[in-house]
Amino acid sequence: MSRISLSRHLITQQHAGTISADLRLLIEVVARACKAISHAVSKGALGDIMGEAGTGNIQGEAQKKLDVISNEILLEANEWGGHLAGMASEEMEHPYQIPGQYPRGAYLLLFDPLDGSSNIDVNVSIGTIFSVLRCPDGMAGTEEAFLQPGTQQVAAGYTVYGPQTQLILTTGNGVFGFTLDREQGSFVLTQENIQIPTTTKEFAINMSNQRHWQAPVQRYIGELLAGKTGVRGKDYNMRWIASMVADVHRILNRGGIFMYPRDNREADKPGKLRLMYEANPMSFIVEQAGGAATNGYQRILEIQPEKLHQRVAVFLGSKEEVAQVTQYHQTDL
Ligand SMILES: O=P(O)(O)OC[C@H]1O[C@](O)(COP(=O)(O)O)[C@@H](O)[C@@H]1O
Ligand SMILES: [Mg+2]
Ligand SMILES: [Mg+2]
Repeated sequence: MSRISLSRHLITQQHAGTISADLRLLIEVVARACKAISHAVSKGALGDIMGEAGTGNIQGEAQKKLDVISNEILLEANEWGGHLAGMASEEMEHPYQIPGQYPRGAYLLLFDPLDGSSNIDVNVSIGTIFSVLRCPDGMAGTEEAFLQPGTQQVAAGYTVYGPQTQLILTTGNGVFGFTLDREQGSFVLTQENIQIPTTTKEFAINMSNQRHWQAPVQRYIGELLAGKTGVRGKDYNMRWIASMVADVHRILNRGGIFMYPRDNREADKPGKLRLMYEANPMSFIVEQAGGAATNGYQRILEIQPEKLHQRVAVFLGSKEEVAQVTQYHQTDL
C-alpha cells in the first residue's frame, strides 16, 4: 500500500481547489506543533511536563504544566508562519497579537492546546483541538473578528495523544484520519471519509452530575438506563474518559453520543465546554462525518458567539440519539 502523508493529502486538496495554499501551510504548521506536543506528552515523568504550573487561566481553572507548554508550542510555531491574522486559545484571556506582520495573513486560528488536563498525570488519552476561520476584512487584531458562527469554519481538527498519536481533520470535504509515524516523523493517512454510525448503543456523560441535570436530560438518560425494559427497547453501554477529544474519537470510530449538558450547578453558565475552540471544531468534524451536534435546542454550528470564551451545552454523535435528546429539549420549552 502506498503511504499518503498529511502533506501529500493537503497538496491534493489544494490542487482540487478545496483549500488555498495558505490554508494548507497553516494546517502543516499546526500538525508540526502537535507532533512537538506529542513528543512532550510521551516523555511523561522523564520530562518536566507533569503537575501544576502554579497559574490559573481565564476560566478560573488551575493550569497544568502541559497546558502552558502546549499553548507556547502552538503560539511559537504559528506566529511567524505568515498565514494568520490572529490566534486565540483557551489559555489566554484575549487573542494573541501576532508580532509586526504586514500584510497580515487571511486566517484566524483558535485552539484548546491541551484537552483533558485532568488525565495528564495518570497517563490517559488527552488531545489538542483547533478551528480555523477567515479573518473578516479590516478586523485583524480585534476580538470581534473571532466571533463568527461555526458554519464559517474553513478547517477543524484534533490530535489525540493516546496509544497512538492521531490527527483528525476536516476542511469541509469529509473527515480524514492520520497516524503519526514516529520513525518517519510524519502523519500518514490511515482513515478516509470517516462516517459515524447513525444508530448506537453507547453513551458518554459524567453521571456524577445527575442530580444537577435539567428535565430533558433526566428523561433521556432515564430511558437509556432502563434498557430493554424501557421505551428504547435496547440495552445501552456507557463510557466517560473525561477528555472530550478521546470521547469524540471513540464516537467517530464506532458511534455513540457525547453529552455535556447545561445543569443547575451554576445557572449563569450554559454548560462547561467552550464554544469556539471545543464545541465548534468538534461539531464541524462530527457533521462532516454524518453525525449531528446541538446544544439541545439548535445546531451548535449556527450559534452566533458573543464572547471568545463562551460556554455551551453539547450533545453530539450518532444522528438518531442526538435527534432524540434534542427533541426532548424542544418539547420541554
Ligand atoms: O471532569 P468533567 O466535569 O467530567 O469534565 C470533563 C470535560 O472537561 C474537559 O476536560 C475540558 O477540557 P480542558 O482539559 O481543556 O479544560 C473536556 O475535555 C471533558 O469532556
Ligand atoms: Mg478542553
Ligand atoms: Mg484545555
